[in-house]
Amino acid sequence: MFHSLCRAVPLLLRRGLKQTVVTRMSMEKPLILATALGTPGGMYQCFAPVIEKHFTIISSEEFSQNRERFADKIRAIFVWGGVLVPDRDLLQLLPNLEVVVNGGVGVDHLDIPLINSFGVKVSNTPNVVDNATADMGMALMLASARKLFYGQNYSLCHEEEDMPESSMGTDVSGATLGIIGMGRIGYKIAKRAQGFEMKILYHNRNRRKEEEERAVGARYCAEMVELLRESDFVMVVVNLSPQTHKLIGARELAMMKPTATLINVSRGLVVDQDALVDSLQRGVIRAAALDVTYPEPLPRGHPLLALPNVIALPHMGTHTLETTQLMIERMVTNALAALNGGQPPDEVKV
Ligand SMILES: O=C(O)[C@H](O)CO
Repeated sequence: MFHSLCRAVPLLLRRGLKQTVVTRMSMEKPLILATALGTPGGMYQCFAPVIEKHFTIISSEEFSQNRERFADKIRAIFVWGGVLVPDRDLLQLLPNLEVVVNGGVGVDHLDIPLINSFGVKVSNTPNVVDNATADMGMALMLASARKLFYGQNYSLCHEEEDMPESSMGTDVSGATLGIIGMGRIGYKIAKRAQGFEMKILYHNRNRRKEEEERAVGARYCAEMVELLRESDFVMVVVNLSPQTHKLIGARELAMMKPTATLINVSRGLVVDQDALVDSLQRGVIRAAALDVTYPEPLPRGHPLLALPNVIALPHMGTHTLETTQLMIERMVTNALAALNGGQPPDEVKV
């Protein structure tokens, strides 16, 4: 399905997306405000037809050019990460807004009490993101441990030189993985790590049931320090909240083994980035592999990008065609439920 959608992109582009707003509005489908969908070349544009089955999309660009025309017609906002986050000004402007549907499970960028205070519901897309995010955690661990990017770079640029001793990786199989945050995604990471014959430790607010621990061979660490001291790879998978803000700082990094690697697939702000730079520069830990940072992407010249023992991605945990398709379908389901007067199946309440 998504392949055929993506094949439709050139056609959409040929139409020049001059497909006027008037034409789209005349379809008499509820109007939703979404970014990256109505824009030629926008990342999610090939998925626009999934949404357009039920809604008329207005892009944030179109909206900003003609706010008066659309403001009272918009009934839902589709939000991706930190883009188009509804603040008080936007909420005040949209009297008929009923729901903010977020693509992704993390809603730390949304002020839910504020949005709810306007009588507007909020939903996210749990479950459908779990596999892709868990895969990303494993990919980062393997890429860092086995120095994949070094190898790629060597193939591209250093064909004549011998590979130095520092090009040696470290084994993942049989090593100890410490998972901080054993929710759905953390548990899926544990399942995958079991296939690599890893010893698995985890730290979580709530201990998992004994049979769940046994199924993946995981040992609970009531104190995070125990996990930090024993793990070869520390994988951070918690939600960002006031309790987890800079959960991993200089103190925690200093507790890790000098041969250990920090992997973060949650949110950048869970790790104190300055402390991480310092620890990596001083060899307090071996390496870091980050899907998430602050900001995203890191600006050119950021000290993390200068370190050979760092992988820093611009937040790509769910960035696959299949998972994005599932997320968008789920966003549509949530929006339809809200606009039909019901409760979105993935409504987020605080
Ligand atoms: O929150 C999530 O599910 C991912 O980080 C995508 O934003």
